Amino acid sequence: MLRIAVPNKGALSQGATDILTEAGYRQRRSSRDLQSLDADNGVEFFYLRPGDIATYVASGDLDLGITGRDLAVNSGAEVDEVLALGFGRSTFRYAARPGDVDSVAGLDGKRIATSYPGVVRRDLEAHGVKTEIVKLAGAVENAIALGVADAIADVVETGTTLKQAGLAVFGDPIMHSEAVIVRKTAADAGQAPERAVEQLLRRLRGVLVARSYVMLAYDVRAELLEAAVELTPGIESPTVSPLHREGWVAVQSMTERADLHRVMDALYDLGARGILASNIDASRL
Ligand SMILES: Nc1ncnc2c1ncn2[C@@H]1O[C@H](COP(=O)(O)OP(=O)(O)OP(=O)(O)O)[C@@H](O)[C@H]1O
Ligand SMILES: O=P(O)(O)OC[C@H]1O[C@H](OP(=O)(O)OP(=O)(O)O)[C@H](O)[C@@H]1O
Ligand SMILES: [Mg+2]
Repeated sequence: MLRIAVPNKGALSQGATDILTEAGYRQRRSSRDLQSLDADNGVEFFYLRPGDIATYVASGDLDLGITGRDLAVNSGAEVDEVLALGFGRSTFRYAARPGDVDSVAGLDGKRIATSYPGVVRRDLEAHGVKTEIVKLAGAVENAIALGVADAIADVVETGTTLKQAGLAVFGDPIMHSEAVIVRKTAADAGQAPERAVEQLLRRLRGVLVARSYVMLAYDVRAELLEAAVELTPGIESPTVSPLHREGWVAVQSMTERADLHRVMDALYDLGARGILASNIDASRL
């Protein structure tokens, strides 16, 4: 039985449940369930606080976990990131009142509030700056107005919270984060059922591909095929089939969703017609 840690609540919880469901795993029925069993797939899920997940995985009690890259680094637990999942994206940044502190060097001798002391300590050490870290559980944007700190370091997604607190970011982003799958560092092959781990990762990669690509199909005159295929090279190579109509071929190719409309316009301008894009429901590459 493969044992997997999943965030029980918070910013990563819904995204984690969605991607596992899309990959064909049965998820818990109620948000209060702390464990659930998918006997058909031989997987047991444990719903845990996202900040604790790397610790459970590093201890070897659980085989894999879904957590945030920033949370995994913050925990200091000995885990490796084995797959980035493309949701729960954020940056981790320093912020202060404009004019108060505007560089990392300027933090020397000051107090900085954060819920991620592990991430902040690592970054301050790299900058050689001595700063007192004030650990708070959340809502750290309030710490400056309330006089507990001179600056903060926190998760920024849209920047709305910082703006409302009258704070401005400074310095480079400390890190870019997203949801990731973590595994114990140097996990020995005998430990987790390796085939089951590989199958789960293959399924999740399949979901990521299905989400980021569409299947593009179009008809084009045979003499324009090379130019058309340059626009739609696909992942391996496009499928080309003859059309009943003399001198024309049909092409099928996987295309990145982000490029879709640019590519469709370019194909049309080239002379391709009957250009259809369809979603991919699942994939194994
Ligand atoms: N808008 C956001 N707010 C908070 N975390 C976010 C956001 N967007 C992405 N994330 C990511 O989600 C993870 C934090 O999740 P969560 O908010 O559940 O943790 P937490 O703040 O420790 O929990 P809680 O807020 O319930 O105390 C981090 O990896 C963070 O980068
Ligand atoms: O850039 P934004 O889109 O405004 O999002 C970032 C904010 O969201 C998170 O808070 P959360 O809701 O997790 O509350 P918390 O501070 O209590 O953890 C994070 O700590 C920031 O405060
Ligand atoms: Mg939070």
